[in-house]
Amino acid sequence: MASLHPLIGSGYKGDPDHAGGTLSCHCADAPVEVTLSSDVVFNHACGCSKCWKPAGALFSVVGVVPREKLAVTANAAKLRVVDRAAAIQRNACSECGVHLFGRIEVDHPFKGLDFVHTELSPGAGQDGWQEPQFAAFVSSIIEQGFSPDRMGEVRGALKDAGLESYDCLSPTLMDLIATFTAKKAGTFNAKV
Ligand SMILES: N[C@@H](CCC(=O)N[C@@H](CSCO)C(=O)NCC(=O)O)C(=O)O
Ligand SMILES: [Zn+2]
Ligand SMILES: [Zn+2]
Repeated sequence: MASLHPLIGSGYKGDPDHAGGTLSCHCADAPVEVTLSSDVVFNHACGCSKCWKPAGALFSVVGVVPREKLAVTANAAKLRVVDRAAAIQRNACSECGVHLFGRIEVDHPFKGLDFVHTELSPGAGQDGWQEPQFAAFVSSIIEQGFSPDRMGEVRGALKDAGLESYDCLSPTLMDLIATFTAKKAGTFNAKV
């Protein structure tokens, strides 16, 4: 089977006191660098077609930080938004294609959070950053050509790595999304 992701199944555990650090794109010359002044939360494997994945991996690993905790600290001129129509505006390096951060500018439950990939750190994501907590959008890998017949194998490997599989986001995140939607609709806690 293709690799799930280098950060999945390695047994790595993050440092709960991790204070952040730098993430850099893959350019040998003038890499784009972002500096995070906090650890990520909700770090997760994502099988969706939009999140950046390292070569050969079936999943991305992506977490969030408050946007005010992220600063572009080198070569910002190389950044381009991948898809302006998407809720998450993924800022990628125009030379190597790596996504440095995804920002939400529209009204959205996760507005104010930036999506980042800790494996872009000097220690490839194993230098204190929160380890992946769950696997999201697992069935989405089928949309990218993976055989549906082999999904048992993938979900089994995720389970062996300690990750629960979901075909959307985790229950906690889905509850946050539904709470946001109910508040907008005026139905929040209407029937306790
Ligand atoms: N089957 C689709 C799913 C794409 C999708 O909805 N992705 C989620 C999760 S990304 C990180 O967890 C999402 O919120 N996307 C919003 C966006 O990308 O703007 C597919 O695979 O493409
Ligand atoms: Zn680059
Ligand atoms: Zn995704």
